[in-house]
Amino acid sequence: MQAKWLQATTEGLTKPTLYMETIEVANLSALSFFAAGQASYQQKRFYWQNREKTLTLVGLGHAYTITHQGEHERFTTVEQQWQQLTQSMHKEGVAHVQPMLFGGFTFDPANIIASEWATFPDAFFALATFQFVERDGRSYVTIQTVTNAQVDDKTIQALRDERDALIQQAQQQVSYKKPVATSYFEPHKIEYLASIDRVTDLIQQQQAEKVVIARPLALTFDEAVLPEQTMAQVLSEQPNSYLFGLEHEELFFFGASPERLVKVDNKQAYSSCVAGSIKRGTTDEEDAQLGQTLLQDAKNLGEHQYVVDMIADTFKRHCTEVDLPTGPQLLKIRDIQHLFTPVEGRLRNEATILSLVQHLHPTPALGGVPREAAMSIIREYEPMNRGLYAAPIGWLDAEGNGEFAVAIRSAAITNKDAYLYAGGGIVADSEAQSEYEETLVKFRPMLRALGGKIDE
Ligand SMILES: C=C(O[C@H]1C=CC=C(C(=O)O)[C@@H]1O)C(=O)O
Repeated sequence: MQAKWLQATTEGLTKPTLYMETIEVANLSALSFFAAGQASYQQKRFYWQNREKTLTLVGLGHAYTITHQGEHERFTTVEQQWQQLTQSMHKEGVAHVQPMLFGGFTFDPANIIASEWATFPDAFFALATFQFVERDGRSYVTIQTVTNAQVDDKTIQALRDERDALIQQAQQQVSYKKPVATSYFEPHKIEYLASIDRVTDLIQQQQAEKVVIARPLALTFDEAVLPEQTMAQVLSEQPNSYLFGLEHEELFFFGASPERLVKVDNKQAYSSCVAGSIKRGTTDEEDAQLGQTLLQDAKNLGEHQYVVDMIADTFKRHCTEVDLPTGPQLLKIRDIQHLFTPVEGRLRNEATILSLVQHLHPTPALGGVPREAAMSIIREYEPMNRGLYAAPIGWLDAEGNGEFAVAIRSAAITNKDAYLYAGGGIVADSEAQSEYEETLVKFRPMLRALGGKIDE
């Protein structure tokens, strides 16, 4: 068959050009497609599903990656390289399907603690060779390849054959074994408890107003845990969350987060302030009562307000027509309920989704107030490297649309080890023991997915 992709150009192909070919597919499960990539695309896969379940994105293989090391310019590097790549784009097949770049920015490039995140760049984004998108009930598979030369018939045919083989494999029924953790360990528990007391003192001395302190939990397994096993668990266990999974070399980072950092749809921007927590009740009555307690609790309302003020202020600088409700509502997920305030606005001309990510991250729901003071307290007192935990993870397309979640309720797996992460907002009247207990609740979604013990 004659390749229809050949780009007509008088200048020759000196800069990278993105070629894509999209077909619509029926009856293809996103998880099966992800799992079908296990043999040939291991360590180069990703999975994303939004909270509303109207968009699922899976990537297999890397057609193009954008990485950046260091704090400065990581957002603009991704922005510029992505713009450059998508300026030169050639589409075949279903025309409305967009190339979608997926990845994340680490929480704090200045953190140099040796950890499971040692080889993870401060910005890591990938455009998949095989992109699966399910949007509003319709599914598409796109072949994407980036080249400086013209794509020849043979290359295209090989990619089509590979795509068809992946689809065929994904149509076979597979069941996924639930992982079973064989050991459970709370590293740095004593240091964590001491750090909460210390940070509370610092806040009382007015060195900061709020600081989010986190800690890890470590699990081990007798056999290597496969990413598809964990994704299968979160898909069935966490219906009201963003679900994400990202492979990078030996590490698989995944989670089920309730928190949107920012979404842009046709220049309309949305964020959510999520901070302030209480457990779920065992009966409807108790649950409603706990919710009312949370809505009236001064400490939690104070923690929440820092986030609202900061996100609203950032939106006012980058958007017009900012819409903010007068008070928080409840956001209930399986193990916990939060105070939640949605924020909305219209992007100003120069603003983009990545400029919003840059200015919003870290919100006081994950960093603190004032931001720089809180970050240096975190660096000094938190005995871990957060990597992508509490950091922006998500996607953007070539038209300026996209969505980033805050990667909480998350874990990193390397072979037979898993590290789960959870934290909480510390203010002047925080108590170490109740903060510790709150992290136990926040660990639950990942503990359950990984077959760790939970007291339910
Ligand atoms: C830092 C985490 O949660 C944040 C998001 C929602 C509520 C929070 C809180 O109530 O402290 C935290 O700010 C975490 O889950 O690890």
